[in-house]
Amino acid sequence: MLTLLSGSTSMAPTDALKVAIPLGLGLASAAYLTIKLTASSGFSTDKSIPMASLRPGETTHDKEYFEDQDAFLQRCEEEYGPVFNIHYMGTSYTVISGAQIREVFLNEDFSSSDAIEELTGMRTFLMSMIKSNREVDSRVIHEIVRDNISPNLALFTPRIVKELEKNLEKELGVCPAEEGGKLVEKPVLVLQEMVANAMANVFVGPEIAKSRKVIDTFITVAGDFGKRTEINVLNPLQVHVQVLVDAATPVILERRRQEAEAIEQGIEYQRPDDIMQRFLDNFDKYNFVDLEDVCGHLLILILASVHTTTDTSTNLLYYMAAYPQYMDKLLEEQQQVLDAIQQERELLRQDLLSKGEAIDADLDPSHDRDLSAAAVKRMVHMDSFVREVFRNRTERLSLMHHARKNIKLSSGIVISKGSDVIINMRSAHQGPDQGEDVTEFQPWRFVGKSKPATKVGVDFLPFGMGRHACPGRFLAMQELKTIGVLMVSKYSKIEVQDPKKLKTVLRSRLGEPTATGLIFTSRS
Ligand code: HEM
Repeated sequence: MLTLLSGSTSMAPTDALKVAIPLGLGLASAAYLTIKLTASSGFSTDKSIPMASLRPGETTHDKEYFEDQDAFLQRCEEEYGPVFNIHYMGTSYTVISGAQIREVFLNEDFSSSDAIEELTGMRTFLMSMIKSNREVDSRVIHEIVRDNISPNLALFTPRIVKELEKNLEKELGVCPAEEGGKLVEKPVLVLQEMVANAMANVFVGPEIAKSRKVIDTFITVAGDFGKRTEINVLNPLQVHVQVLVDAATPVILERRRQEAEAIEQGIEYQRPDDIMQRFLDNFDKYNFVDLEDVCGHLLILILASVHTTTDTSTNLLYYMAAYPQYMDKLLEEQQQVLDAIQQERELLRQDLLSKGEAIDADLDPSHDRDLSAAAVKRMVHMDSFVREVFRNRTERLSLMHHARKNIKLSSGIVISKGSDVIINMRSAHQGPDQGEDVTEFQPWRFVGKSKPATKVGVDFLPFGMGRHACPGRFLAMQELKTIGVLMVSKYSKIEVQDPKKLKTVLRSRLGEPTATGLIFTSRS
């Protein structure tokens, strides 16, 4: 088997500082630009917790960790067991590994939000965008995603697919084999157009998503999140809120006019299906104050979703380039699933016809091979491929939590009030639950194991777990798998511009610029 991932990757700690925090944030994925290096409270004061030894002449573990994350954590686990203290990224943490990780995620006295606030001071900045739901532990954003987005994926999927496909065509298009394919030095730019347009169509609807200013907001808000130091001068997030307000106002007025007209004529008003409309329809339920507040909440959703999904889908393409031998299987699966669905629909049509019943528009043959949510769900090899990308790529130390009380773990170790813990992802993602050869990339590792990439647990933590587990993961996975499917069906080859840089790119961290481009070749 290939072992591209088992070696070390090197990155200077200062570079790493810019990118290491985001996976722990979820909500604020671009804080890599914003880290405030004030020391946080540090590790637990329980004297039974061992301190990891430092290499001669070094005062923190940063260098050893960044030289080879897996080797460092393996050494510590072997020498000290599952819980140990380290000096990392300008602060100190108690590292939690193995089974006790669950105890962190399932205990509300461990707060990831407090840990991030302590490190970056970004809660205030985030709160500056909204007027309601500003309580520290508010669940409103979580509930909004859980109740409005995830259950309606089947409804949103056609427009997601349309936007992904349209923007792929526009940004990348045909890459003729006879011209040696097309080199794209920054594939992230292609993916950000695809993801931003798809998300915009779901969040604010097609009329507002037509505005280039709005799409630019979807793309740039995560980066601008880093400019929070200017909060008192010109808050860049407020500028983005205003862009949304300006674009939304005429559309909302027109929708109101149409609704009033429908009522007057006694016909049913066809409610637009986007998240903004749902916000307006549930204005009181979500305690919104005004349109600015609605747009502020939309901006938080944009912050949580666009950058994370763009970054992960970009990384997915590099894995596809690194492991071309699996592309045929992914294409074959796609064709088999679509063939099967086409046949099933044909049988349904024949059955209806034999009973003399009408065939409704949903069953029209022109939709037989659509990449519907149901079709994408059946693509279990693609799902496993994406899950394996996450398993391999996810930052090894991530998802820090602040202890709000003294908390005794099942091992008897006490995490003292005010201290910070950080999760050892290596122990989770390379543990015994993962099967064999855990340091290798095995894309079909999860096929037939009832472990779709949306299923979080102590063996799979890129979306966190427990009460705060990412509620947007169903949408994210729908988009990631669809992007994978489109790539496989449209391009026969994806190659890395500079193969020497491949190993570094595969283990790049969220938000980190990729060190080399990709060459795409269209299918003939
Ligand atoms: C590849 C894409 C994504 C990744 C890797 C990701 C990752 C995460 C992580 C690690 C968390 C923190 C979980 C925890 O604290 O235990 C989180 C939280 C969150 N994510 Fe995502 N996310 C992604 C996409 C999305 C999308 C598309 C949305 C919205 C549609 C979203 C909305 C949220 C929200 C609202 C939270 C806060 C949940 C809470 O605190 O209760 N995310 N995400």
